[in-house]
Amino acid sequence: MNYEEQWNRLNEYQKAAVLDESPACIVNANVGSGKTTVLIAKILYLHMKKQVSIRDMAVLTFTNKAAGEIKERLLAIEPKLTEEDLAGFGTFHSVAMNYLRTRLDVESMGWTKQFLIIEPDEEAELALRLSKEQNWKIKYKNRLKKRLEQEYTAFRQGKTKSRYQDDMFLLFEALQEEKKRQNKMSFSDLIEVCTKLLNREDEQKESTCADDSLPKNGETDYGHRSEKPEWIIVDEVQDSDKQQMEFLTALKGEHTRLFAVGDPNQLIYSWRGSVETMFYSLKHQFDAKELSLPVNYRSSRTILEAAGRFLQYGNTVAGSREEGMPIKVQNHYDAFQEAQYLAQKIKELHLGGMEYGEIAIFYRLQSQSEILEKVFEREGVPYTVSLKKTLREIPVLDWFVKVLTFACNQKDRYAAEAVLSHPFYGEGMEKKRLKSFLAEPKEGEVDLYDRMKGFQEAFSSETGKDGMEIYSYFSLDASLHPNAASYEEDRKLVLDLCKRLVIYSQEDQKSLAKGTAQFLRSSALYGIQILKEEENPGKDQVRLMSLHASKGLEFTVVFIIGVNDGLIPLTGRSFEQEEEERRLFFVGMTRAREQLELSYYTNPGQPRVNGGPGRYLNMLPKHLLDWEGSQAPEEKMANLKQLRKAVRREQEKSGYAQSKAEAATESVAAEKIAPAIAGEELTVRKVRHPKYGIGILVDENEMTAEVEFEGYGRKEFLKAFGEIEMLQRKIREKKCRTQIFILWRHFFY
Ligand SMILES: Nc1ncnc2c1ncn2[C@@H]1O[C@H](COP(=O)(O)OP(=O)(O)OP(=O)(O)O)[C@@H](O)[C@H]1O
Repeated sequence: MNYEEQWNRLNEYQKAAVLDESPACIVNANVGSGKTTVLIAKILYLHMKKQVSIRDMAVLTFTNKAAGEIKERLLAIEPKLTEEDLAGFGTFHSVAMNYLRTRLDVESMGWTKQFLIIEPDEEAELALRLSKEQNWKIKYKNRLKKRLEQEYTAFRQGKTKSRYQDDMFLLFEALQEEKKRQNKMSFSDLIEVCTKLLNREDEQKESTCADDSLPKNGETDYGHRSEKPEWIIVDEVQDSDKQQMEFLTALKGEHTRLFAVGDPNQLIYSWRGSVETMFYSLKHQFDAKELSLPVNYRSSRTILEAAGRFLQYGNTVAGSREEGMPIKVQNHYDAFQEAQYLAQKIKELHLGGMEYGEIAIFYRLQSQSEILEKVFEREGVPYTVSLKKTLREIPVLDWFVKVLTFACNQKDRYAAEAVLSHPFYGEGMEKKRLKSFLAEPKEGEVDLYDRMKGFQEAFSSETGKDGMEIYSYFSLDASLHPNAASYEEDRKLVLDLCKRLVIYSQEDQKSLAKGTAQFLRSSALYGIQILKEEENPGKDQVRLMSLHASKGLEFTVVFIIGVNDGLIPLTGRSFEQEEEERRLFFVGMTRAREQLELSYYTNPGQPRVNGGPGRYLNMLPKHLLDWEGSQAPEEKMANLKQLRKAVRREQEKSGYAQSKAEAATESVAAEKIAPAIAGEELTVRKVRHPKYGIGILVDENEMTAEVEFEGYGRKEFLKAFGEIEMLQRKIREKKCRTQIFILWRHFFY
């Protein structure tokens, strides 16, 4: 669709939003009312009609996917746009990273422009090491990653003691220093440092005006230049957090215009720090004009009316489409029976002419996809799981990324330690030997170490051919142990990554050495999509995804499974979490265009999940439902007020105060680990798998078993398929250190 066609399709509200040029404007939009549509039309309008250069726009999105979509649309109209032109288009993190790498004086803050990104897991690992080295008292180490995220704001605000009265704040300081030493930035550092530098530039500019002897035209006394964008355009503003708001404030120059779109009813990321009032704070902070987009273009009237029950003020969303089919509510004995039912139902839909790609299944927990995957595979239903896996979730790639990390940054001694002491891959050096070796590394003693050190030089001018040269350079065959059962799979994974490195370097016309460093930075930021769909691009497949991942998407048919109390909604630890569960369900329902089917289990077979229809099903207007061919039960809760009352009652009854729940989790972990530490007898259930060998059962329910295999990580199996054989025996800690280590890891990481 070209620009004119796109413009003609817009309704009056949408056109008003596109044309608005107030210094700050915030669009309060209903679900499916055309936020993305308006955003893209606005960028095109500014660029094509108002001649605003693409380089003068900062377009901040919540996900990389959204940024990618916008860029694609722009490139379709203007194929000559380069990556540099579009550097201001991306998530808050990627735009901040770009500013730091290209425009700002990051050196004055202790990093160099070649900094790498440290992912949250890696940062938590580093923090754990530092606290051990310093003998600091840190409580709840198994939640360290979360604590680093949650308590950082208090630390930044100058509080002197952590909420648990331990050494957490000493750790923050040391961690910051160590990250600088290793030249790494966390996601939150990217935003924070960028905000600080932008603010500092503003202060310098102000003093420049007062003092003629200082540099002019936005040039700092370090000789760096940073211009403020002419326009800042923000998507999904309801999910921004405080740090991002500070970044926006710093990025906005005196003459910058701000245009933000959002829907307070779709706030589903408050666990990451966004707060319910952010939408309105932004409006007040920038004295923004408020516009609205009221009409939903996506869903049938039936779906909208039902979803309306979950809106904050019980409003209805105005629709533009016909009434549509009733919402089907279906029960299943358990998840296995449900998967078989879905496979049949989807096949029928497909036979009736529906493309698989028009069908989606949403669930609350990622683990729910395993059963569906297995059954769909057996039944021949093509599917893809939208799952963003980071490299670190695959043991061999986690190890190999550390090899590359040290090869690109020799200040990262922890990476070297992890590479050389890995129990399965590489040299497998003992602690003592490792310590003395790293204290004074001698050339020729450890081949892998020498190779890592020599990597930059060896590949300083080559872009590579097919990845094999990297594989051979590190002699990876020896490191992956050709006799191991995992060898074939590991080799393929590593070789694929090597190939990606080569393609990445070639595309960017960089040497492999430079390309690899850049790749490590961007893979941390964007996550390497090891998606099944990548293996079959463009193939017609059913989409399986979590409710969170469904945000911003739309499908003709949507199944939301497991609408049981304890799953949807997940049992909340606080009233706010329950509210977020409600919004999440609303987001899921409103992805459907024509058909929506909700299902629950009568026998969920999972702890803390109640059998029978969840309370959300009881909130749906009866006249809109086709309740499994029969009558729906009496509507128990017809509105939000009643739902909230029920939630409060339940929380009071179960005493589910946040601190209590957390304390309970800690003590369960502590109790379970205590016998292992004391060397007492403990029961370890072992399992045998034909491919992965012997593993330890870490969790199970009636249908599935989760097993940890050394060298392979965790896998989940459907018991009904008989892939694993349960073994059981008692072990003593002394006799079986490996298993204890795995258990230990299970509880603490
Ligand atoms: N004026 C319009 N006329 C017809 N269809 C429209 C119009 N505006 C948007 N649409 C269609 O409505 C659907 C929803 O639009 P869009 O995805 O832009 O909404 P959104 O507000 O971003 O959705 P969400 O709230 O889920 O994030 C899309 O299929 C889009 O093509």
